[in-house]
Amino acid sequence: MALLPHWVFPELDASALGAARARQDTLTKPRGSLGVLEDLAVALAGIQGGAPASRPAAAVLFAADHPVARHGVSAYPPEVTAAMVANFVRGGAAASVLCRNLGVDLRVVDVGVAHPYERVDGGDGARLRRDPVADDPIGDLRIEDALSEVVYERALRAGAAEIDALDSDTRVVLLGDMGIGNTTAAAAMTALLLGLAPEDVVGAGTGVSGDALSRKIEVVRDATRRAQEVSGVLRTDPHRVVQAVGGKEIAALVGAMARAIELRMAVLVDGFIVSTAALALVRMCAEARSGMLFAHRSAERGHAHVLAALDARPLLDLGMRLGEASAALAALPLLDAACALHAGMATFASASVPDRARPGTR
Ligand SMILES: Cc1cc2ncn([C@H]3O[C@H](COP(=O)(O)O)[C@@H](O)[C@H]3O)c2cc1C
Ligand SMILES: O=C(O)c1cccnc1
Repeated sequence: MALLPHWVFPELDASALGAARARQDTLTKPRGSLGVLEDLAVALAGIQGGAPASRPAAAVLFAADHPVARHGVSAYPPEVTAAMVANFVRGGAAASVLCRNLGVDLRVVDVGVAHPYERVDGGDGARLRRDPVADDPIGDLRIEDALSEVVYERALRAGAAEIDALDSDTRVVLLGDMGIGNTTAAAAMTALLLGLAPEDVVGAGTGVSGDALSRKIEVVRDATRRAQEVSGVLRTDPHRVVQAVGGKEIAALVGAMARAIELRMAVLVDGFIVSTAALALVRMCAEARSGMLFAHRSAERGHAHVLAALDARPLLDLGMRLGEASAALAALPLLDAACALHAGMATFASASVPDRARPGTR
């Protein structure tokens, strides 16, 4: 693949990290007593290369359809993808409400929505852009590669372009997906990347069970066999994995994540779909891992495997299984709290609080 972008990921900023850790230890609390909120502030400092900040934050959703949905792998029809795009713009989706509630800009990029959607102007929801890659062909991953090399590369760039269009002072990027059928694509990617059996990574998605769940497992089995035996995809080639069994929004997520990390914007990873894109990116380039924070443990079956492979400790475990960056948005207030505490607490010196534990205690 000659056209692939060449990413250069920054290392964590050791001096910002050290300064943040040192400041945490001067604040008026027993050392370590704010637990993960301390770790979050320190991690953000290292990623961003300065004082930790949770704002400005931007939510970016990539939407696309999956021909594999024709096999009955989703509890909902493919038309939902287009209808939800309109819903994001009108302001009625979960992601729209959470963004409004948090004062976060929501951007939706159509990278391959197959059905027409109502063009809504003046809604108080998302800004919508249809990327030219949306008109490129996509295959049914059960029987052929989902993306050609060229389409894959264009989808990666569509993702990166959306990050380049954000205000350059954006400090945290919340990424999300919308695409009926995409838990099938993500499960196939996970099976290939981690060498797992389809039944270990296929979950209910929007709510399939019984025969439909068995069918979904068989579709993933067919897809992974085909990718390996016909397309010659190796688990050691994550680009080919995304191309063969991923989708346009998943490729765009990889490109967006990579660009955000290059720009030292912290990436708050959502659920199963976004985490699978994260896993692919880390397998492409291990240095990308340090730019990521993980919002939650999705109820979707395969997510636990992806999180474990990424050595990720997610912030929340709320039984959520929606996508749309909804869990990343639910976790953003924790980043807000971590940064507010880091910046706003008094130090032992400034508040004249004795800063030593009693001898013989910790
Ligand atoms: C109304 C509605 C809103 C959604 N928002 C996110 N998803 C989520 O569900 C889909 C993946 O599940 P599956 O693979 O089972 O189709 C994706 O669109 C994902 O973003 C939704 C699904 C529905 C039905
Ligand atoms: O965790 C996710 O990202 C998810 C789970 C189910 C359906 N859509 C997305």
